[in-house]
Amino acid sequence: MRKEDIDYTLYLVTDSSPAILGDRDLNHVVEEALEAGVGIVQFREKKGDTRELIEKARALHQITKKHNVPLLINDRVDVALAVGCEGIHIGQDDMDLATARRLLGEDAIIGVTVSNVEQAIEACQGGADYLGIGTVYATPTKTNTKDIIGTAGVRNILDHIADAGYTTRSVCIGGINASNVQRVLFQSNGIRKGLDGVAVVSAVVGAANPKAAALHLLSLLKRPPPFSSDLQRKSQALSETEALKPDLLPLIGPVIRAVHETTPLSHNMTNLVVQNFAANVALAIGASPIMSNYGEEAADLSKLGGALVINMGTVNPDGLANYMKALKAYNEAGRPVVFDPVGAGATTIRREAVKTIMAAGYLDVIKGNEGEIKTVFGDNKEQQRGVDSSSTLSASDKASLVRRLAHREKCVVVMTGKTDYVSDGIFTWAIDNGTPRLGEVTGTGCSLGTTISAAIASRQADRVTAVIAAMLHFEIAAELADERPDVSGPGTFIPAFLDELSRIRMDTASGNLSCVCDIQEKFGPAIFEFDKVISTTRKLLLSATHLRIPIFVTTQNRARLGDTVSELQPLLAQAGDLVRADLDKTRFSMWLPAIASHPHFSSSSSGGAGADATTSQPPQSSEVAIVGIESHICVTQTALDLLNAGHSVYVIADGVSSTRKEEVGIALARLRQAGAVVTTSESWLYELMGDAAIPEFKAIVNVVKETAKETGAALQGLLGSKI
Ligand SMILES: Cc1ncc(COP(=O)(O)OP(=O)(O)O)c(N)n1
Ligand SMILES: Cc1nc(C(=O)O)sc1CCOP(=O)(O)O
Repeated sequence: MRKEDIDYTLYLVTDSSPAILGDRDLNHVVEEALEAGVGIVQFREKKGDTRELIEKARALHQITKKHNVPLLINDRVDVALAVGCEGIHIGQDDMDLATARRLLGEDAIIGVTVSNVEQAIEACQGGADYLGIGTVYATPTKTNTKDIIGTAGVRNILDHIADAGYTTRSVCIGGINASNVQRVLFQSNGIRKGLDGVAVVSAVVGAANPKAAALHLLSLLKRPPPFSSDLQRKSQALSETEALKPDLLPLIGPVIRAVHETTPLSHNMTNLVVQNFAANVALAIGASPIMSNYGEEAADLSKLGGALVINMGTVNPDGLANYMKALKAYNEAGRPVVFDPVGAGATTIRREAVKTIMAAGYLDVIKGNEGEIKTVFGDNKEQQRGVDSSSTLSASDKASLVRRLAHREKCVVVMTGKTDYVSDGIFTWAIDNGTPRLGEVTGTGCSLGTTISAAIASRQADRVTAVIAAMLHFEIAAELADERPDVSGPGTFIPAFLDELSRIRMDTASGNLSCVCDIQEKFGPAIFEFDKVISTTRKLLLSATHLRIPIFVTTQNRARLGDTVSELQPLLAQAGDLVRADLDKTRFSMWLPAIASHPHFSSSSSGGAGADATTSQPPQSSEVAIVGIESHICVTQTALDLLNAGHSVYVIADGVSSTRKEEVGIALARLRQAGAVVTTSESWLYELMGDAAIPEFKAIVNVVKETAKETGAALQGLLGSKI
């Protein structure tokens, strides 16, 4: 067999010690593993006379030759020469590579154990055929290992040898089994070089059914892990300089809407103090909370399409065992896990708990304050006081730390603080939202984890967008609550915050928006039935305020043509933060970049940038009502741009006009043909409500009644020319 054809995917290393082999026959075990598809075998025997070793190795060689699979001998060049097998594996304390090569010749396969970059470069330089990189995890099979390097250590070695220009085949070894093999491979692979496979001893030799065990390992090795998403893999394929920084803002609204529409399960393993608040936050954002700290339940819960939050707030041995069970269940189900290492650096117990959890499974998001993230990174020399959030790092150091941790763990890392930092290991974002008030009530940090879990459950294929959307939803709601006149302290803040979380969701989810186009003072004398346009717009603004429909306003060249007419100003003031934009423009269309990229407008025209690749959700679109002037210029161009971007457009016929009345009918006919709905203000309002049982019905009917005379006049004055 040519060296380049060797299949390293599953590399079997033997061990005849009773603790591993038990009463099984080694030849039989190896035969079964070969039948399953093991591509290379190493005879590793720490006890026995040379003659005995040679005999055993010869017997094994007969078996491996039948399967056309190379047999290597661990440490012993003499045994390999005596048997005439394909090669050897040597460690750092064994015969040096150059001597082994001289004795065995160029055709022999020689593998070298490496546990750091220097050893790896030296082995590659010296002509090793492959590297055995380890020890990944501590293992009872080999207790005299020197360095436990984890997947981060493997990845570092792979990246460095790739940078040095080597393509030497590589496997990793130490504590690898079916429960972690996919994660080991996923997290070990460097950007420029991946592993060729994994080497195992006990996972096959110690298995009751070695063939089934090897088949299972191979099937896991050959398919992507359930927690890796297309997007994640895509971003790993990009080098940092090649990657284009994605514009996330247009994707935020669709995430909030996706949570509302899919009601994902947010499974929280958290402490009693915050359970109630976190559950209320989950409900406010549209998720379905379950507070269960019992690990056994996770196997069932993980199959319900949600996400898990592990909040280490009150860690104890039972809790830790439960976290591990739940983590395993969610990893196996391919559902996301958010890890909140509360107080990670406060005690030795917590530092150890972090290590145990990190080694036990794959975490999609790690969220913590500066001290916690430093501890998770393994770089916290300071003693954390409780769950304190004091800061010693500069902004750029914080950004660098979250990026390095996210890169190392192949996940999304969030460092909370006055400014939050979020990274997917390639890009890093700073978020300056939120209010100090969040720090005055208990459970806000934990419930941010809950919010993130719901978002990521709904948008697993785009984890970083989901995380940022959740953070913006949470922090902007807090800001809005804090600004409310009825909020005077932490007690009044909590209900207001829950209300604002819910309100943002409802506003975003409704998908109904209104556009007020260029209704300006200077147009007054020139526009046909201008007063009717104003009265219909008043009616719409009043109704939009009751129904909490976001409003977008523009003016054309405000300096020359004046502001939006004074009759509408009190209504815009009353609408308050529902006026999402009030922009001046020179372009005729209202579809300005600031409006097109607003979270309320998804990127539906871009072929699904806002869609979830895993769930194939259709792109999101909004239903937009337009009033204003002039119907054949700015209104027409706005409507066409909105249609083009995939939104539904309602042109309110009793709320649009032009200088010459003849233009109006032609413009509306054209827009109808282009796909817009041409309708009346009253028809649109009743369509919006849908049901007389909605709480806002009475208020809207009052508006309709109060404006009945103006509506009649507007219909008479304007529609005669249009329909
Ligand atoms: C594939 C593979 N990688 C590493 C080792 C460890 O070899 P070594 O460092 O020589 O330690 P011992 O196996 O001799 O205990 C290996 N055997 N195989
Ligand atoms: C043979 C060996 N070498 C190691 C190294 O780190 O170099 S760890 C190891 C034993 C691996 O056994 P298991 O798959 O049962 O954990």
